Amino acid sequence: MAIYELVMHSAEETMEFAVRLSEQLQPKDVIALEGDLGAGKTTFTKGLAKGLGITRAVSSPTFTIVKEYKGRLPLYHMDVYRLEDTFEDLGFDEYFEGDGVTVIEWAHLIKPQLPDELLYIHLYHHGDQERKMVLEPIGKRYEQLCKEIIEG
Ligand SMILES: Nc1ncnc2c1ncn2[C@@H]1O[C@H](COP(=O)(O)OP(=O)(O)OP(=O)(O)O)[C@@H](O)[C@H]1O
Repeated sequence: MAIYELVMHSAEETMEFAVRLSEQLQPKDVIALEGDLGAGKTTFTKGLAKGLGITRAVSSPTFTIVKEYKGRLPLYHMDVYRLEDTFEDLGFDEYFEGDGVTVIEWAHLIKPQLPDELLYIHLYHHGDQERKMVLEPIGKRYEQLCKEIIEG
């Protein structure tokens, strides 16, 4: 199983990478975003939104768990950090199996509810302006997706 490690040298580079990824995304794709505070999860999601042609400003869905944006494909942006009961079934499947792309921040908190196949993206602080990005594709679809983006 391939794992890819990349260095993003600036917030712009992280955004641009997300734009490039967004161009390959299809309905029902699921991305689990992990990273400490300030690691760049929101920056990355803004890039995805931009690439999906979403013009509304994207902010973390702190009080709503899920925010939905309309674009070339809908984007379902979830932040499950403040879920009180992470085992409660809030109907996440409807998003995962819907017409759009799902991005989940703090996804490990709802691990039992995640789909079997998805793309994990971990962001790590790596100096002031740098972030280490680790891509871990689970399943053939996501392995292929990473190959296309990284190896061209
Ligand atoms: N290489 C980089 N990639 C992404 N962001 C970077 C990078 N270098 C610096 N930054 C800055 O780090 C900050 C990342 O903040 P962001 O809100 O995206 O993080 P977050 O993971 O969503 O944090 P939180 O969990 O607190 O919402 C931004 O101010 C961004 O400009």
